[in-house]
Amino acid sequence: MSIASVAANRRYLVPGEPSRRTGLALLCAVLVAYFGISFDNFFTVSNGLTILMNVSAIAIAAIGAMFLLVSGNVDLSIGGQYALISVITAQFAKDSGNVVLAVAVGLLAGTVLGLTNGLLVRYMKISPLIVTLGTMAVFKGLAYLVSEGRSVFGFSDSFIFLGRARINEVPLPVIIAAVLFVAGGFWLLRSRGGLRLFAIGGNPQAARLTGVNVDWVIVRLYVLNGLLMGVVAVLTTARLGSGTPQIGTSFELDVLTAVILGGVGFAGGSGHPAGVFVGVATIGVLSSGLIFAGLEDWWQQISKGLVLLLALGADQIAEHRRARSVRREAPAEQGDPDPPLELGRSAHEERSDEGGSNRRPGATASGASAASAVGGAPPGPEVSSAADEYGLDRNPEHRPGQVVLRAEGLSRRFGPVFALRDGTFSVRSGEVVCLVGDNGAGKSTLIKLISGVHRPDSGRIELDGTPVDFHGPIDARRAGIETVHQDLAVCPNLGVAHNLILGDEPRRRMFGLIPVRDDAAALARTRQRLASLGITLTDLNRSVGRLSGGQRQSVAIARAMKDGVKLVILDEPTAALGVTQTRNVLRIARQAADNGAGVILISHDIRTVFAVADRVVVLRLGQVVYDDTIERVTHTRLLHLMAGLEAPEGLAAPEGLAATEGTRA
Ligand SMILES: Nc1ncnc2c1ncn2[C@@H]1O[C@H](COP(=O)(O)OP(=O)(O)OP(=O)(O)O)[C@@H](O)[C@H]1O
Repeated sequence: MSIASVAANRRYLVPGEPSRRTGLALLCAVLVAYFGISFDNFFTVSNGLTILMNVSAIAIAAIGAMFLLVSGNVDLSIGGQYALISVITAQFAKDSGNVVLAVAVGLLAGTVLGLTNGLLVRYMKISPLIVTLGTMAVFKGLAYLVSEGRSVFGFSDSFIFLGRARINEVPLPVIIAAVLFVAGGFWLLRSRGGLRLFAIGGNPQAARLTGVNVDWVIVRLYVLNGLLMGVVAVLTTARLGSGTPQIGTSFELDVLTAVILGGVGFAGGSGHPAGVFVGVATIGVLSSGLIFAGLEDWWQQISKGLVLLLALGADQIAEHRRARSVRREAPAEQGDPDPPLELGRSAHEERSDEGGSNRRPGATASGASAASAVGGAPPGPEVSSAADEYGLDRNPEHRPGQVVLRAEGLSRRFGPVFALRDGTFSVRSGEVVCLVGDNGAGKSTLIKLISGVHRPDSGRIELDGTPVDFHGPIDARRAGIETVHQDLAVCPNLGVAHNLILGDEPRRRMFGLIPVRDDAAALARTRQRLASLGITLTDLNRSVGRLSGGQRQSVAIARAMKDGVKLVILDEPTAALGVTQTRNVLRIARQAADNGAGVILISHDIRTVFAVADRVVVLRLGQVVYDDTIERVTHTRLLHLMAGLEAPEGLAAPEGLAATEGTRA
């Protein structure tokens, strides 16, 4: 069975690039064998349970660390949290004698510390490494302050029971750790939220543009991490029978070593709970073996530090291997067409061909020069050659419908820069409107206002005649506006299907109860969407980072072309594409319009504009300076309008550039 057919038949897709570090399980097995042979009592049930007991704290903390690393974040303060929560919980357990209150206070303290980290990372907008390095010192210092540097003990038996209870000989903390680890791993792999963590780790900007509330997700992750540290601290304090500010020393080292050793990339966007489980087990076996060997504490520190460096080195090597294989796999950008993902012809096109040519009138005219096209004459030779080059067919029956979007008086400043001034224009259903203008003219700003990325300082947007006020891209997407941004907004570490559903993931209830991501529905949706656009590709789980630029572009566009979309915005979709790829992208844009959507397409390429546009809107220095049907403008005049060589009606020509197209011609 080929890889492609395996992918096609899969019901469940693993998010993120697979780990390329296969040596870890082997290392763990070698360590177990070595210690087992070297020490008589190593292979005993009681030592196994001791190892499990010792790693239960690391396993619980590893869940939070794994989530954070997958999303491209990190928390170095967990050791400090451990100590501070431990002494706070111990103080409450001692003073009140109430188990429930002590546990609640411990969990609450963890939540508050996690929230503090989350808000600091969110609002300070500096590296989480630095932020949590700072809070680590603060939390550790506070632990000494609260406990006055002493251990706190004298708990009720019921509190101590919490940490020492056994069920069928298995310690309660081990059972709690196992349940939390399985639940956390399941959530990461199978839920909508888990997929979004991988997306944020792969490309946070793309995740944001597809409607994921990245900041809020990150804050919640830190809160969860703090809560998990609350669980760790409460269980350990109860088991030890005391809370002490010394607890948690180098705990972050153990946890991060286990997680990175387990294949979670430090750069974010990759990892698997099974790998982390092996990483945690390796640290447990290593610690136990070093104790059996009778090594002093500092030797243990040195060994673990070296293992962390080894894991980071392996991470770097894996990253290089990944980058090398991406370079090897991605088809050459110039190679037309793109193998193996190939943009074919849509059903509509096939039908059109059967019915004879339906090329737009004038598209095949030839012979006239650019100069002869001056003055608003029908499209000249450059128009026809572009249409010929891209070979776009049109449905002659098709007419633009109702106004789907109306932007009125939109303005937006960035500090002193007036990016957009009083932008007014509209788009009808079934119409392709090309937005053109020089660099910095305000095109991207205009579409970011329409797609909810920015909010206008003034002006209004109407969708289907109703005023709308978007607070983020997700609002715009919900209202029926889909955007393909200039920087593509795809997550390179996610597969084609996961990229296509991101922000709108189908869900189902497992056993009628647990909400999970419905990957079977995602695959079906992806196949159907690609087929309707005439795009053929073999492996829907192939990481988008391994596709060529043209292929990535088609995935981003396919995501936008969902059923019921009212407005599709394409920001420079053909930049850096070859002729075949450009033709395919333009064909899809045309097809979206034929299906009834309004389409806004930004382009710097005049040939593209004349090949696909029904209407053209020119922006210059943040202002709309031209808005008319494509038949009423010539190639040369459009260039002049864009360059500011021709003054728009009612506006003064830029100084020294007052020549009109006519005079130049
Ligand atoms: N987030 C921002 N912060 C500050 N200035 C911005 C921001 N976004 C845009 N601008 C400024 O607003 C102006 C218009 O930028 P915009 O990106 O909309 O132009 P554009 O027509 O899309 O240009 P290009 O064709 O080069 O992409 C530019 O001067 C730009 O520097």
